[in-house]
Amino acid sequence: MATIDRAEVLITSPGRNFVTLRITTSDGVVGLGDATLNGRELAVAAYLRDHLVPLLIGRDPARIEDMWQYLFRGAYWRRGPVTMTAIAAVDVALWDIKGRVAGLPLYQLLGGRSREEVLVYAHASGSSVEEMLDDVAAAREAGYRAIRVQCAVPGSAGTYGVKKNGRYEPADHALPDEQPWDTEAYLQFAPGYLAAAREALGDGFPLLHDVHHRLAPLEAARFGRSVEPLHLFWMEDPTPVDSQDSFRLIRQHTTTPIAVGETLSSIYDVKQLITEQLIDYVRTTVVHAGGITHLRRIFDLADLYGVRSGSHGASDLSPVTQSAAVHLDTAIPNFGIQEHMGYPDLVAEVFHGGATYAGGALHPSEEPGLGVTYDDAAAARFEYSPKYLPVARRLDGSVHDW
Ligand SMILES: O=NC(=O)[C@@H](O)[C@H](O)[C@H](O)CO
Ligand SMILES: [Co+2]
Repeated sequence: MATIDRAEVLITSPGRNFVTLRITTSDGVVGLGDATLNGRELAVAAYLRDHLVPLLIGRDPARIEDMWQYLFRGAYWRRGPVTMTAIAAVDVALWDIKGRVAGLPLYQLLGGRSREEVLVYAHASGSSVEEMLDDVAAAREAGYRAIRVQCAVPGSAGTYGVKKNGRYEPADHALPDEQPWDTEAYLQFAPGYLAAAREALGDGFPLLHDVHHRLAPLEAARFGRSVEPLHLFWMEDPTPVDSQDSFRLIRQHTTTPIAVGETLSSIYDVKQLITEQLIDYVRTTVVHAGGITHLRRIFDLADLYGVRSGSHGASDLSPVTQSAAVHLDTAIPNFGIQEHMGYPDLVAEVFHGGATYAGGALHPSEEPGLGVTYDDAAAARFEYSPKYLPVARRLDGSVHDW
């Protein structure tokens, strides 16, 4: 029986920071797992290097479920994004190894193909409505068949989701950038620019919007109702999800579909949202929600309640996660849509292979396992430096949800 011989925590920064776990078996088979937690990367790197790697050496890489239970229950201190991202990295690396040993692309081990393609949505944004509409047109030109639209709100300088020089990278400061936020200005302004985007795209085109945790529950209900005539594909994170109850209030007032989950890391964090049908799409991801083993449990629970997947897929989730996500998206019955932002050009120098983009969809690699390889020589050229996500403050100076 092969055993886990080596487990390396690899940190690199090709245009942005990534943490990767590489597991090598006694047979020389290599598996990769993404361990990137934007703005808190080194916490996961330390959890892996100092606490999990010593437990992995000598264990059987084929026992994926047993490893997951061992790491989840054996920690005693359960759940949370750091723990679940570290467990995810081990889990995905072991699934990668299993695929390589079997000589099969991962989706074949997850039940085989349920769909011909994985529909993705692009980001379009602007510091003005005109700029946003140009970006919407560019996304359509690039073949995207679903588009998320964000626009700067006058008076809120750092509005969430607005690209700078053609890319959106929120973790771009050595210390948190403090950005002003004016909820009433957003509630007055956003429905108008979303209506302009709907006008440009025409009815029926999947139009998404990320509220990004900014509204109180009743404000979110008001927002959802104000955009109802636009038939959004979804409004995302309309209110902070610390209290899942909040979504009952929103649900009572609006039929605008709701997507939640990118900040959540276990089935327990989404259980009420799913079983009370408070959401329509669950956005939990392979890298932050315990890996493939746990995420497929979340999607199976969601399927019982008519909730579909809509996984987070920002560029701070590495190509390892993107590949694993597309393998899972290809196989599950209740796939909804997959976020796709693409990566800075330098990323392809470190991460080779994985899912490919074509015609508004992502396609899984047909190579064994995930189909991703990691180039150490290239990675060594990109020095890590801490980068923080912004902090939002209301106009009175108090901290708000970013
Ligand atoms: O829907 N996508 C998002 O909300 C992302 O842009 C998140 O703010 C970043 O991934 C945080 O690192
Ligand atoms: Co989001």
